[in-house]
Amino acid sequence: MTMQGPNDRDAPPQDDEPTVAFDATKGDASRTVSDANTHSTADAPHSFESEHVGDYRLVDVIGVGGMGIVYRAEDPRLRRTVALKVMKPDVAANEMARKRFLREAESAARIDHENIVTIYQVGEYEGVPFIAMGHLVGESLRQKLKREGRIDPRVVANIGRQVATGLAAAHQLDLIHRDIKPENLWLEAETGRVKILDFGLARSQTSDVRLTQSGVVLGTPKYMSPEQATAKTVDHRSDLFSLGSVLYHLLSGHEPFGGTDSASTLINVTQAEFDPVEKVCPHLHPGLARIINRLLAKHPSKRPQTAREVAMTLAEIEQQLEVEYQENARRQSLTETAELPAPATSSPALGPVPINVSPAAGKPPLLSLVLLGLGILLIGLLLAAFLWGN
Ligand SMILES: Nc1ncnc2c1ncn2[C@@H]1O[C@H](COP(=O)(O)OP(=O)(O)OP(=O)(O)O)[C@@H](O)[C@H]1O
Repeated sequence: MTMQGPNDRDAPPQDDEPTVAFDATKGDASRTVSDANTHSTADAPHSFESEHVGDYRLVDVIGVGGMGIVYRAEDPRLRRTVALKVMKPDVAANEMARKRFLREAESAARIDHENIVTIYQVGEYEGVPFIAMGHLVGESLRQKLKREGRIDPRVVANIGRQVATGLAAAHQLDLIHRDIKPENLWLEAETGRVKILDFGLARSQTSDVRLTQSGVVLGTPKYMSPEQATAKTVDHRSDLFSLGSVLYHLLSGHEPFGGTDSASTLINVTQAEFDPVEKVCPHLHPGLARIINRLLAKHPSKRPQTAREVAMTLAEIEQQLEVEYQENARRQSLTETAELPAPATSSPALGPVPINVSPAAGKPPLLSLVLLGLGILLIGLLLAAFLWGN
């Protein structure tokens, strides 16, 4: 049986932020490598001879990205479900893109960290490269943003700390991600763990930098660092800028640098000032506001210098926000207990018992006592007159 591509299947709709290639030397946003294929479900189908890619049995399409199609697949030997990213054949025809795809796999496979998706195998099948990786259950931060609009600062500090921890592990191996964005950050459903996905643009800081030196900018404009947007040499601090952009978006519901199209966004990223995060999120923890604003500094030297430092700062803030949250929850529950009505003595169906607010409630009124006294006196007088008459 022939395995069809996403246009023949129920691939989920893709409306996330695309990775583009922007030719900085031409000054336009002409999309090159990945854009022609990004998120389209109308691409030429894969037509493998069977429902297998290598040893993996394809189950269904999870999603379509710029470079490849991600399938849910089964590894029959280990009896586990994997996410199999198979490069689109037309993209594979481009030697540079093929190298980039394989570089993604090789880069990511070197990292063994709980905040980065695990790569099981990298291979080629019928001339098409593929990556078998851990199958994640949960949702991307893009999906969470779509559902919630803005995310609670306590959760944002936690997410930020986890991403920074994963980045620190990658940076230690001289790997830069280059495309940190909500689509590439996954929230695992059961554990709440964040996993960084798609080291598609990652590469060693010391090897092959031709892609950037050619004047072609790779990445996602809305979260891209100014140095990346101007095709300058980037280092690990570029990922920190992108992390700052993502955290800003999670808190405020919008990116720090918007634009009507890729070109205007890139201009804004490089030239415009953003609204400080505390301005768009009043009452924000000052420490959280400070680190996000610092991450978004135009010049890398003005940002926090390492992902480890960012992770440590966010861990402290997370702890403070957690204490504050617990304290508020405790106060709230005390208030609720105090506001609870006294236990009902009659059936609640009868409605609330009217409360007597008179201060003399329960005591005989003075006027009644006087009248009673006068009555007794009158009876006494009448009785005396009667006895005297007889
Ligand atoms: N390991 C995984 N487990 C579960 N789902 C995954 C996994 N990797 C990717 N996906 C899903 O497949 C979709 C496509 O992923 P892919 O990395 O190819 O593209 P992208 O990041 O959305 O776009 P681009 O490559 O253009 O940046 C993702 O949006 C995600 O929903």
